[in-house]
Amino acid sequence: MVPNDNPSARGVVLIGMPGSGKSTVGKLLSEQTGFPFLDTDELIESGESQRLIEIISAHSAEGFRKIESAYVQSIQSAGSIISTGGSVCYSNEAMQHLRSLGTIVWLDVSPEVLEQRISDAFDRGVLIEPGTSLAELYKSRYALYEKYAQIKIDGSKLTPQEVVSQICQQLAF
Ligand SMILES: Nc1ncnc2c1ncn2[C@@H]1O[C@H](COP(=O)(O)OP(=O)(O)OP(=O)(O)O)[C@@H](O)[C@H]1O
Ligand SMILES: O=C(O)C1=C[C@@H](O)[C@@H](O)[C@H](O)C1
Ligand SMILES: [Mg+2]
Repeated sequence: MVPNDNPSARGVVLIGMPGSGKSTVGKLLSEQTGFPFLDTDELIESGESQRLIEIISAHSAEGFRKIESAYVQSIQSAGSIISTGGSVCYSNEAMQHLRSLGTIVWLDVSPEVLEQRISDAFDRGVLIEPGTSLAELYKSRYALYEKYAQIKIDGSKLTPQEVVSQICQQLAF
């Protein structure tokens, strides 16, 4: 994990697997801190005027990763709560940019819990090969999330409010 060497950038960037709660927790954290909220999946959908699944089907998984990276690198809002898409970890450039905008918080949730939360990963637009399980995707992405994270929260047994409380505690908000 990367040390949290940028405390003056008071923003928070949530990363983690699809279904780990980035959007849910991000909105709640924004409401409670008063920091503006930004969801990169929403940014991409509104910028492209298409749903994620349509963008992925038009451009392939590889194309989507490039589009996602470009949108993320265009974000200028330091001091915000930023919920990312689960696949942002594939772009080193995007991750370095996010790091300049705030502390990178990884919501780590076990594949068993993820399975319960999202039964429709493929339909949801997750970059997962048909026939691949969420457990396999989790295993393949684990080292990437770990590499970029400055804070890790084990969210498997926590409610969204408990995750928010842990983030506030660790960042002294
Ligand atoms: N701590 C939690 N406990 C129980 N359910 C949760 C928790 N956090 C999120 N959920 C539920 O899990 C589902 C997925 O959550 P959410 O959309 O926030 O995940 P995400 O990380 O933003 O996923 P994606 O990468 O696809 O955008 C939602 O139905 C949400 O209500
Ligand atoms: O984890 C993933 O592969 C993804 C998660 C979503 O948030 C979207 O960013 C997109 O559907 C890809
Ligand atoms: Mg989300």
